[in-house]
Amino acid sequence: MAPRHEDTIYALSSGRPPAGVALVRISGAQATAALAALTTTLPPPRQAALRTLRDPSDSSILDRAMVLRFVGPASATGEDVVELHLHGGPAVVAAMLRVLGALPGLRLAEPGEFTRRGFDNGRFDLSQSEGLADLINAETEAQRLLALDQAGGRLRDKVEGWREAIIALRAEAEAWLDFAEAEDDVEAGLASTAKAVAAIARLRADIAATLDDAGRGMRLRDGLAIAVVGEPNVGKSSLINTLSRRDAAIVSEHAGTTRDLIELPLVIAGVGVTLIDTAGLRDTNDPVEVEGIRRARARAAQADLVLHIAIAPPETPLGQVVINKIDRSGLTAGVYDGVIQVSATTGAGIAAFEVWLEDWVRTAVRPGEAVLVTQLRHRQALAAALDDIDAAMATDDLVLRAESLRLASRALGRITGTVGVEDVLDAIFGRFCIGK
Ligand SMILES: Nc1nc2c(ncn2[C@@H]2O[C@H](COP(=O)(O)OP(=O)(O)OP(=O)(O)O)[C@@H](O)[C@H]2O)c(=O)[nH]1
Repeated sequence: MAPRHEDTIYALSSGRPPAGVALVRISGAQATAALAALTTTLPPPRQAALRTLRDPSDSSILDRAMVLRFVGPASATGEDVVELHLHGGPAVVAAMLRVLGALPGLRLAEPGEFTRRGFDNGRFDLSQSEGLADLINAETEAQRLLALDQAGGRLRDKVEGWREAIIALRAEAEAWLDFAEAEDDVEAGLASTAKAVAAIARLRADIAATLDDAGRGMRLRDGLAIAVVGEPNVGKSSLINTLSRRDAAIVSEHAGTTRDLIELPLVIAGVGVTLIDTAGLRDTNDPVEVEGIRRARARAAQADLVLHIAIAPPETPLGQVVINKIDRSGLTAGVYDGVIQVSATTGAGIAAFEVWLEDWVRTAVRPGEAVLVTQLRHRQALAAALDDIDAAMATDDLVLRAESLRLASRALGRITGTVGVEDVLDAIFGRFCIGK
């Protein structure tokens, strides 16, 4: 792919002013010239220096700032990069961006364009770019750790290792093809086939094991869903409010108050969790309530955990049973025989309930334990590679085997971005903000 990088780009890379410091980055062939236009002497590369920055059109002072420059390809984008660490006032930043925009060959960067250039210039692969996007968007501890791993290249290293092994196997199949044609040595050909199939089987097992963990990785990244179901008026909304320590779900003594889904994000054991308050599951003719109940059932069916709230043990538990309103029934607070007994009103049993939830999250996703696959895109590519590998193993025909192996290495190449990813690039880099 030919990089389309004639322009030098600039943007505010730090958060919205006012702030203590604002970081403006410039990347491209004109980056050093831009810095030279703003100040009298260029600092040596990679050395922070204090400089007075002036508008070249009238020499008026813009700011006194720390400046840094990097010489490509050893920079974040692979191009020459200049960093201006300005005072973080809105007017300081606005004046600097205005002046930069007036310099020849400079334009404001598009969202994710710095990272895209780093990718195009081979500073990191696509999976690492996605890791960077995830790192910037990480809100929970689990997301942060996953993203750091991915941005650091753990998935890339693994996938590249597989891809190289597949390419070697394919080369072997092709070599045998030539040899067999020339020598007609059936025995040697068969022995080689057996060895190759064993090697492919080992590779397959490794990829399959990684893919097996993909559900956990995706849950760590995207969060877990907990549906809260139960008859009207049992205190579902009250319990959700207690757990989330806010007044998000409407509580009232009228049965059927919650008619639609209310979703509340929470962090449990460092993992993002969405609590879904569902409409009470009762027989009703109210069309709005009927629709609410239908959605509740559908969402509950997809949730990672269903909490079935009741006042007395239900005949058919729909998930983990939580008995509420024990202040009325006189039951003991806590977890007994796998049933959680609480009172949303008095708070009795809530601490034990929270401990139970933390244990459940830890068992479900084992946060902190390594996992490689966190995104559907990666999962699909791995699954496609497995299909191709299976096809390679199923045939004795060396031509077909070599072709299936070629397809498998292509599928893996989509993860790292070495092949056929033009269709996803805009979507991936568009997730970044301007300045990244
Ligand atoms: N005594 C007592 N009352 C409670 C408790 N929890 C909730 N309530 C009351 O029960 C009523 C119903 O509570 P909600 O939280 O709205 O119940 P819900 O299950 O969400 O109800 P729907 O929205 O109709 O499905 C309210 O009046 C609450 O104050 C509890 O632990 N003890």
